[in-house]
Amino acid sequence: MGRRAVVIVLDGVGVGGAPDAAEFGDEGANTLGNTARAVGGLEVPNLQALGLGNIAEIAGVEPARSPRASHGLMVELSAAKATLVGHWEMMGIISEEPLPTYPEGFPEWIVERFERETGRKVLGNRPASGTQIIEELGPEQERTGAWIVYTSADSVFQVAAHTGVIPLEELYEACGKAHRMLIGEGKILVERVIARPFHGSPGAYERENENRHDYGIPPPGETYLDRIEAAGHEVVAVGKINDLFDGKGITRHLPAPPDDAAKVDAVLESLGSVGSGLVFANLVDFDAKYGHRRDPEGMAGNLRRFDGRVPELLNALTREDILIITADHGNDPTYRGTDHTRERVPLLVVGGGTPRDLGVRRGFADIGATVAEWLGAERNSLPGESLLS
Ligand SMILES: O=P(O)(O)O[C@H]1O[C@H](CO)[C@@H](O)[C@H]1O
Ligand SMILES: [Mn+2]
Ligand SMILES: [Mn+2]
Repeated sequence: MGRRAVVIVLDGVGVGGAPDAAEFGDEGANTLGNTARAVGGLEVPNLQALGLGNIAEIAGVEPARSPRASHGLMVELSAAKATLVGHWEMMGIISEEPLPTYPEGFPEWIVERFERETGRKVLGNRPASGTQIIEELGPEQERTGAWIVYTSADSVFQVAAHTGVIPLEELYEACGKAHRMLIGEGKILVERVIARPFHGSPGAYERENENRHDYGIPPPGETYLDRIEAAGHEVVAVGKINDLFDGKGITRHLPAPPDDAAKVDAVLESLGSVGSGLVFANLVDFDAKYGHRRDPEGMAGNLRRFDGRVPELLNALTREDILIITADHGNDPTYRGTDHTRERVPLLVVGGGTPRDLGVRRGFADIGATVAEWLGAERNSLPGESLLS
């Protein structure tokens, strides 16, 4: 067996302290710190042993005397606090220009064209929380068969549809049309189109997270994923990673299992079969189920559950493997609003040398650089410095 690297992104699990937080209206946001405070201390003994408490003050998480992982923080260079941009930066693409957002909703021409091309009217058309807007407009959708279209502080065109009213296939087809109009015609008007199916009855609607589908933009240039693939390795994507890179540089995609626990299962399973290469996983529940829902108890619970899986992950590693645990942005469940928050992110690196303090890294691309170095893939011209001593 050759060398392998595992990168696990805890979606939205920032640690506060971004130097430019105020520019994003996010002063004081700190997902781990504020969650810990809100619940009277986190219970994450395994992450603590890796050194999570050594990188920031987190209630309940003492600094470890000799942390098992190299540990530090990363400051994002890209001008956005978004999932796609954060993952791209990890793999070597820095986005200097933010993608357009729609705080007043989408312009009329977009709405009209979407209505014309899909044959259904549009409800909503404003920034909203996905669970709130379906509660509000679901009954009207059930009556009229119109789409629920909404956005957020991110550059996203989201279409929610009750699957008892609009068949899933029709929702996907409509999102494909939106994707062509907003991304596929040369001008990038959104970062992603997202299909948001749900079912149930008023007051008790449930989102079908396993049927959510994201239609993104291909990365504008080569990434570390391409370099790793070109070096003859496998690149296994778990969860939404494949969508974020539009399949580029990915050799195997494990379609999004239902929840974070199942995604950790998928990582463990793939470690049983990958000969050499990268396993790149995104655990989205932190963000979608707890961060955006402003649910600190839920966030703390998911951290505890992930922590409980850390020993299995460590046991699955050989001396030829490294494991990196990090995040793509913040999503402080105690903060105002329901959107992402500009924060630094944690960085824990297991394997690849004696554990050390990695300090504060400029940019997320050190992850891609590290993985590329570990796997002997080409690095030149891509940003980032290897974290390996
Ligand atoms: O509120 P929900 O529908 O979960 O949407 C959230 O998920 C989107 C993409 O991950 C974010 O931009 C935010 O709008
Ligand atoms: Mn994210
Ligand atoms: Mn999100």
